[in-house]
Amino acid sequence: MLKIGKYEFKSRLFLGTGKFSSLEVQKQAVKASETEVLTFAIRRLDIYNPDQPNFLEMLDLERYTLLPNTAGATTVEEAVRIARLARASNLCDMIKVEVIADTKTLLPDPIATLEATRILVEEGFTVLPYTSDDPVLARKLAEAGAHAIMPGGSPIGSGQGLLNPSYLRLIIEESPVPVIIDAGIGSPADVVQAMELGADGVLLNTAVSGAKDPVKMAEAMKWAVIAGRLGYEAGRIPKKPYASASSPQEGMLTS
Ligand SMILES: CC(=O)[C@@H](O)[C@H](O)COP(=O)(O)O
Repeated sequence: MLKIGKYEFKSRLFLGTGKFSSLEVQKQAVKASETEVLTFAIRRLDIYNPDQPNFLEMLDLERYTLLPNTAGATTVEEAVRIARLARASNLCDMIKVEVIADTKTLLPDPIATLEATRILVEEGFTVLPYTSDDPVLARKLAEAGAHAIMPGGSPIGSGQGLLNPSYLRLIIEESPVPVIIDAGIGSPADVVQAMELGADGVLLNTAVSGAKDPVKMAEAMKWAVIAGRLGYEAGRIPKKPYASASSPQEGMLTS
């Protein structure tokens, strides 16, 4: 069971809801993933055109915990304002803090992320900051009261997988709160790698929405999370420089 603040989840796969070719494909992919947590940008909700089809209306919201995110925010003030708007709209008090530093890399602004986290924790939100793979920053976010840490594997939407597994491992080893690897996942193999490192979960979007068959990929991601977690819990064998026979040698007849 994954526990984040007062929330508990069986599934360790968090799914983003952007960039699907249609609401129907998105709905089927969400179902196939068996995720329990859906994230979406508050800014994407078109409050000025309530007649437009809205992905939230397509889903059985009883089955999912919504994780609104502050995507699009570039300052502390914007992120805090978006989070308050989400809570005031009764969406959820859990918020993914995303304060982006620049449009080319979409990397998070570390200082603004830390500051926004402090403010939102103080205001009683369940706070999940999207952060870089810096172990020092991750420690400071946890000290600030973040309920989970979400370091990026690689830039959002890049599909490059885990660029710095060593630092991600450090974050995971040290973190007193769950670590969810967020962004840059390209394939189920990346998910397995993240989970085998000991991540408590993964958040992904583009790898599913941009796949040739998003529904099939959503299911593949579900199994990758499960396989990676089982592998982590089972404990992999150490890597050795030389071969060692798989069958016992003792008692073998020699001529
Ligand atoms: C949906 C969301 O929150 C994204 O900003 C997230 O970081 C996922 O990134 P990928 O699209 O690279 O999986």
